[in-house]
Amino acid sequence: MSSPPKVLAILGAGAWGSALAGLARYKGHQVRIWSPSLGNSIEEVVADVDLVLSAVSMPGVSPTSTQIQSIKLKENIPIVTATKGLDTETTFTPSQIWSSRCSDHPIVVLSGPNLSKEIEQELPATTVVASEDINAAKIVQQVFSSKRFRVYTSSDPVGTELGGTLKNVMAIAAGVCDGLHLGMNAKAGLLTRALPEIIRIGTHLGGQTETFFGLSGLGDMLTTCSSDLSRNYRVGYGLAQGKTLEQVLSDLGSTAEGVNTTNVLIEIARREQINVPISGQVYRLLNNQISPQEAVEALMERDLKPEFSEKTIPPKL
Ligand SMILES: NC(=O)C1=CN([C@@H]2O[C@H](COP(=O)(O)OP(=O)(O)OC[C@H]3O[C@@H](n4cnc5c(N)ncnc54)[C@H](O)[C@@H]3O)[C@@H](O)[C@H]2O)C=CC1
Ligand SMILES: O=C(CO)COP(=O)(O)O
Repeated sequence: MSSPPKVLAILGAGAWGSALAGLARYKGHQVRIWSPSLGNSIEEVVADVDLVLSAVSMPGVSPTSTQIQSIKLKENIPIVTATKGLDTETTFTPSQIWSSRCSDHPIVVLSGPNLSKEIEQELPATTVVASEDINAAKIVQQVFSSKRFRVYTSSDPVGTELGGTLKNVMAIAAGVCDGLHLGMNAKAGLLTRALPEIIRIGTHLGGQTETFFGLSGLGDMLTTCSSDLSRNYRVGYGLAQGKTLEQVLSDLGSTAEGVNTTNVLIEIARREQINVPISGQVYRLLNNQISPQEAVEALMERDLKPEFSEKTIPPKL
């Protein structure tokens, strides 16, 4: 069963907004794109649309949702958020910000292993659409599902977006690991230990454990930590080659959310007393407190402990 063509507004004309616009057009939907760089009117773009999707980077979420809050959208249409980041001011996730501004509309998170360059190349990919309003998630599933893009639903929006957000920190660590040529044993060790760290933070912040084992968690971590198409991975790789963060970001010329996410995450971890060894070393590295080699040594020389304990992973598992 396929949904009849709809009119979509996509906010954000960057790599991800453009790739999602391509997927929607492939399904026969009409797509209007808004971005500050296009200089068009957001009111005109969202007028009478059937769905609004935000793919702005994290600094754009608060100002864009504030603008949408003051515009009368069609009643009850879903607002989809595809941003992977944490807000510097409030430490909130994008869906929490959208929910606080647009409470009359169901908020749906779209997140998964979705490198935009591969999607632009029309390679097959999977994703998750998650909402407390499962009917809204099903509508979004119908809108984007195609033979190129398989979309699953979930009722855990916060867990779904935290998987995609927190793996960006681990992608920086994975880039360091590969940039230092530490080998596959080290990489497997890093990624395997990264998952319980993501789960520890993600469940503390309200996500469900099982969500982090799915496409938006483990799936996105595997993609992002193994591909040099990932900007966050390239940040870590560049730092391992001895470049400064400024140099790496200027070479990138595009968004690497993991840098800001690491800083916000460490603020949360300190406030909430969450143990985040890998993210802690990424934070020190990004903030010029240690070298990549020292970060590796610090992780290898931590206090010895059992692999699994109640603190490592929630006891339900
Ligand atoms: N590129 C990718 O492969 C994927 C990216 N994402 C996420 O999507 C988000 C956007 O990523 P990209 O499109 O790759 O980044 P990008 O750097 O290519 O584009 C960012 C977009 O955000 C807009 N923006 C930035 N600040 C703004 C502000 N203050 N007000 C309004 N708009 C603003 C820019 O105009 C631009 O359209 C990020 O959170 C990223 O983690 C998620 C999945 C895949
Ligand atoms: O989220 C992504 C893939 O799912 C994109 O990763 P980067 O932002 O690191 O390029």
